[in-house]
Amino acid sequence: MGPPDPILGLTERFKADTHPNKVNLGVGAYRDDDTKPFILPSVKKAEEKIRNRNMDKEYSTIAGNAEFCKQSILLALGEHSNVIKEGLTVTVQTLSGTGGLCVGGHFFSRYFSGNKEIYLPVPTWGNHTPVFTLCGLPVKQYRYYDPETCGLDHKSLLEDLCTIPDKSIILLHACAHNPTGVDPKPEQWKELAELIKKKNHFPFFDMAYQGFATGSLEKDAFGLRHFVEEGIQLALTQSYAKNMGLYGERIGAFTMVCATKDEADRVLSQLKRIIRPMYSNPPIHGARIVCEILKDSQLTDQWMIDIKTMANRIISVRQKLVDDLKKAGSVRNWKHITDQIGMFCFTGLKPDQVEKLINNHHIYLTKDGRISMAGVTSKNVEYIAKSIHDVSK
Ligand SMILES: Cc1ncc(COP(=O)(O)O)c(CN[C@@H](CCC(=O)O)C(=O)O)c1O
Repeated sequence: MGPPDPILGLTERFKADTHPNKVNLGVGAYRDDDTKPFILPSVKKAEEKIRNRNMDKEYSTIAGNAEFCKQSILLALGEHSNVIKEGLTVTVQTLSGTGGLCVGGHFFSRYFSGNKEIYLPVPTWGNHTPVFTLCGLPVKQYRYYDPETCGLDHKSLLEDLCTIPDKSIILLHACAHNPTGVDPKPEQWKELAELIKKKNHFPFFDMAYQGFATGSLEKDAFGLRHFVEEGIQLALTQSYAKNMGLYGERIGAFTMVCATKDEADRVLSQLKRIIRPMYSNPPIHGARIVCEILKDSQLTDQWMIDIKTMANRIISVRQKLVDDLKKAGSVRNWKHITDQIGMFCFTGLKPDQVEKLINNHHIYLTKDGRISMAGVTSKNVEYIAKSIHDVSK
């Protein structure tokens, strides 16, 4: 019998718990202040428009919805991006972010001419290692997070990227690092780009939260866009699970920034040879919703409001949690809860404290002490604070 998934398995435990005060701080899925899933108003309007078109249900193409792919890379790199204008980017629709990582991992495993190992930050999203292992890419690590400061260990990060073999594949979280909520500052992204260029590493950006971290699509894509502007070739996966709330639609994209138009054409041909036997072609509905929103300026404006609604609620509960921890009598420094950004907070709680939160307080979080701030609401924040204080005093 295989072990339950560290993240999705928690949801099953939560669902099976009958305690009236149970709280799910496990899966990174946005909830409103009533802990209900949130269907964005922009998505509802887009679906209404699609419904009224009575569209067919024919197969998509292997590479997916072409307009969706075009809109996705424009969203990521901006409408003035030169690499897009010069035809150096190739984008395929994927089964959300996980699917993009998998397609990209298989591509690197088959065709990368450099050091065929992928370096992941410590810590990283729990599914990164299983995905790349499935792709046949050996996984290595680079230091990223400093538990002493609850911040970025920039010195060690640069040291590691300097000492690993040249032309290695470096996975980078574009924004809202999971699980730490700690991102490089713009100046630190610039230093990273300089070193990666010097070492001829190949960056693989995982952008699962564009817009969700700061509420700004541009700010959240700063590191990615800087790397492209510096002429660094890279790979990118995007997910619309969180920033459009399209979790179950499984809609995402994989992009390779190539050296020439001819290389882009050849890369596309190989990506299609990976996708066809994997799942043949992607689902149509999520792509249509994303196209509807990104092509209609009124819907795009509404989406920006929706993104800010989600981002701002999370920012406000971060402050409430720190305030309530103080009220509960905690004398620990919880400043990192408000310093960190995006969906998650890396609390610093140890596995035994996590187990007490689950078993004694029915509050579910991952073993590494990560909490999904989306599960914190104005109604349960006091209970969560008292419980965290109880296990950490
Ligand atoms: C950094 C990162 N990359 C990719 C993904 C994959 O997202 P897709 O749904 O495939 O687009 C996630 C989702 N991580 C969340 C959601 C639950 C999960 O799949 O683990 C999490 O960490 O709770 C992520 O955090």
